[in-house]
Amino acid sequence: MSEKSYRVAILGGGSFGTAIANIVADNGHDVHLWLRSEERADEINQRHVNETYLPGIQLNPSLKATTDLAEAVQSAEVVFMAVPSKSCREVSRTLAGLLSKDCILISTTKGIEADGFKLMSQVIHEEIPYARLGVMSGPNLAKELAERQITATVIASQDTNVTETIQGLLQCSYFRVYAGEDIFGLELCGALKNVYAICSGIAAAIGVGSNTQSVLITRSLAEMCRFAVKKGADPMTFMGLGGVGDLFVTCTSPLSRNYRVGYSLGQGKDLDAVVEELGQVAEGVNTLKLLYAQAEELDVHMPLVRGLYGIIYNGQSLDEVVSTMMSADQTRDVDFSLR
Ligand SMILES: NC(=O)C1=CN([C@@H]2O[C@H](COP(=O)(O)OP(=O)(O)OC[C@H]3O[C@@H](n4cnc5c(N)ncnc54)[C@H](O)[C@@H]3O)[C@@H](O)[C@H]2O)C=CC1
Ligand SMILES: O=C(CO)COP(=O)(O)O
Repeated sequence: MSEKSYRVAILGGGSFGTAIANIVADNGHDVHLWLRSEERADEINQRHVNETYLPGIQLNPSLKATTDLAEAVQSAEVVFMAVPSKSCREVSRTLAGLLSKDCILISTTKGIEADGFKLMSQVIHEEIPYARLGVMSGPNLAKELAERQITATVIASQDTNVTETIQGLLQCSYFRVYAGEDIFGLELCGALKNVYAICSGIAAAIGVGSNTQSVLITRSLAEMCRFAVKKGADPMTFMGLGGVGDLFVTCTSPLSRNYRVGYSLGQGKDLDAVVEELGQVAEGVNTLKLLYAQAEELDVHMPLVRGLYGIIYNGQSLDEVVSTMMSADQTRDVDFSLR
């Protein structure tokens, strides 16, 4: 744990931004959470709760919320970005003029920008080329983190001072932070697993057995790795907490918004209505479209992505998709070997 007290800003006052801000505040640092709603900022500052996104959780009273981005990042030594992917570029652009040169900037966003299939560290780098960047990803459901239930995450950066600083900043009795260098692979894990969580939610809703769930998760990992290799990422990153770890939790927990979208679809509900009702971001819905297009363009075999896309966007029935998958040519179990 870090002995130095850092000045930290968290951008995005939704479930994850608030959960991370709370850990850093628990660890004794000076934390400013930036959000857009005056009402929610007042609620956090006065009652120390964020009832919309983390109902029933008492936040650390030292956590300060503000709607003023410049105030939030003033003298910040570390900034965490926790806005949805659709807002990452806009927020980064505004941030560019405000951030000091030696500030560490960590992306926690698990999504992809449509134009150019860019991951968030790429978007941030384009907008703030001088930023000392890192990416954080792992099995980190916001509600469980805020409840202080034990979990761990991965911080990836090319700069060991960045990974060590974040490890020291976040480590506590219920949170461990493992280091890595593969920014691109880690980010890809976080974005892709959301799509498979939708598949798993559908499967749960129709009441599949445990064998089926296991096959679904394992073949999801195979697809993710195949795609990663085609994109030049290291498939071994997918064996870690950011890969298997996050895939497992998101594909099995009803706390996952992507899983919940899938579950509702499996109950026969309409996608737009489900997303509207959720009221929080489920990145997998957008990622599915981008991933499907990339898989077609790069000719990567991704039957689960193709099947889910067929159900959601081409009006295919679940029975039809399952039947096509089950009668397809039988291929190899594991595509890669280290030998
Ligand atoms: N909730 C979770 O368990 C985890 C979420 N993440 C990722 O973190 C990112 C954020 O997700 P959540 O906090 O869960 O979403 P959320 O839906 O709970 O909250 C998103 C927040 O961002 C704000 N926002 C949207 N556009 C904005 C903009 N242009 N400027 C400023 N604020 C804006 C919204 O008002 C809302 O407060 C996503 O990419 C998600 O995949 C990562 C790990 C865990
Ligand atoms: O990424 C997450 C947990 O690690 C949260 O997943 P959802 O966005 O599906 O809730």
